[in-house]
Amino acid sequence: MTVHSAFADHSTASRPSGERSLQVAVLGGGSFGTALASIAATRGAHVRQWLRDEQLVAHINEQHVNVRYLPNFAIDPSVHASSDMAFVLEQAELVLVAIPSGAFRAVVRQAAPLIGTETLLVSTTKGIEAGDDFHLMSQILEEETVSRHIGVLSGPNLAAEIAEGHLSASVIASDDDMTRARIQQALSCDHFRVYASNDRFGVELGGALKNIYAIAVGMAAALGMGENTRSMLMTRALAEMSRFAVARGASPMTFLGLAGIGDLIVTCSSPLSRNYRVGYAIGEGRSLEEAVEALGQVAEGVNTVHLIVDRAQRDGVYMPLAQALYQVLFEGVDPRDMALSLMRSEQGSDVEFTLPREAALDAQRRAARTHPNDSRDTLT
Ligand SMILES: NC(=O)C1=CN([C@@H]2O[C@H](COP(=O)(O)OP(=O)(O)OC[C@H]3O[C@@H](n4cnc5c(N)ncnc54)[C@H](O)[C@@H]3O)[C@@H](O)[C@H]2O)C=CC1
Ligand SMILES: O=C(CO)COP(=O)(O)O
Repeated sequence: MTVHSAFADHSTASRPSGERSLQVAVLGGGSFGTALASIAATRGAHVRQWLRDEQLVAHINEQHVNVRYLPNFAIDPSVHASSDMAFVLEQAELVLVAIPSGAFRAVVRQAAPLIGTETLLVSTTKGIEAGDDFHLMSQILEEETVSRHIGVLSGPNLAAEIAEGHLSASVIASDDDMTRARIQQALSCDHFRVYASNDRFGVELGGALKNIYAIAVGMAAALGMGENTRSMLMTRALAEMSRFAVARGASPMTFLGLAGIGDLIVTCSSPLSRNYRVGYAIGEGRSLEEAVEALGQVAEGVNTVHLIVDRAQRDGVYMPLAQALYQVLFEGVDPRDMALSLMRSEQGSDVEFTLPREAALDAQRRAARTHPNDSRDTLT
């Protein structure tokens, strides 16, 4: 097995001198948690990483490799893994939570008694909590802990590429300017940049929503789509994502940034994305269960899609692509039939923040009344 040392190669160039070391805790032993732990360590922080699997703990501490999630990459040797939550959180000033959404609340609840009001607490998880309440991960952090410094880290961040040292960037979103600045200091290095945002929900929704469209694009890729098709899907996905997020109080401008279009591009283009891979496998003819099992990791979009569709229906937000994906994944609709039906549906506005969707539809309906022979069957 070849183990690249991208993390270690960048360490000396990035390590600040003469500063007191920041105490960082990473909750989660998956690929993103491991990549972030290593980056923080290369920046000179004292890093402890919490994971459940004792064997993996021993392997990380002895061999400095996460054999399960990032087998080909050397972790900064100063990262100390442990299955003891109290040890990991002891004196932690910054806690990064990289736990899938399904287990996020339970893990945060376990950590909560050890988290103080001044602890910087950042979610890196791109998902939505199951249930009727539509809780984002940062809302769980707010509910379960006393921390006054909550943030969200999200962006085009395939963990394997970060581990390889590919130049990458992310967004730290928080209402609190000190939280933003301290995370920028703690995580930026020669191959990783961190930009700031004050639109926490927008950034968080960008990360959660793009997963479902990555499944759709993966599926379309397996069905032999062209590049025009990919571009149309991604751009209309962005329209849906921003429409949904704006209805929940986010800024549409956030979707022009790394956590919006940036993350959408990478996840809809790379076979390294787990969501894309699940979609691709379904496009090749596998069932959802087979695709998820073959992946062996969490593709958050599979769990997110019904939560989004349900919430959009309740809030009256038009989400045809998400709705279509839901029907393909869970109601047995054939993806080719679904694509045809989408192509025949009403044609609204390109950018709704300049031409409102209803204005474009009204004009079409008026035109259909004036020139009935030219109109599409499906126009109402
Ligand atoms: N992998 C990637 O490229 C990126 C992932 N993310 C997000 O980060 C989050 C974490 O993803 P990954 O690090 O890839 O790992 P992952 O999603 O594969 O698993 C994370 C870790 O959580 C642990 N875990 C699962 N259930 C648990 C439970 N009940 N109690 C305790 N630990 C549990 C797993 O054992 C694993 O160590 C995801 O929500 C993902 O959307 C964000 C950016 C990039
Ligand atoms: O969020 C990611 C890249 O930014 C990773 O996407 P997946 O969860 O689909 O692997």
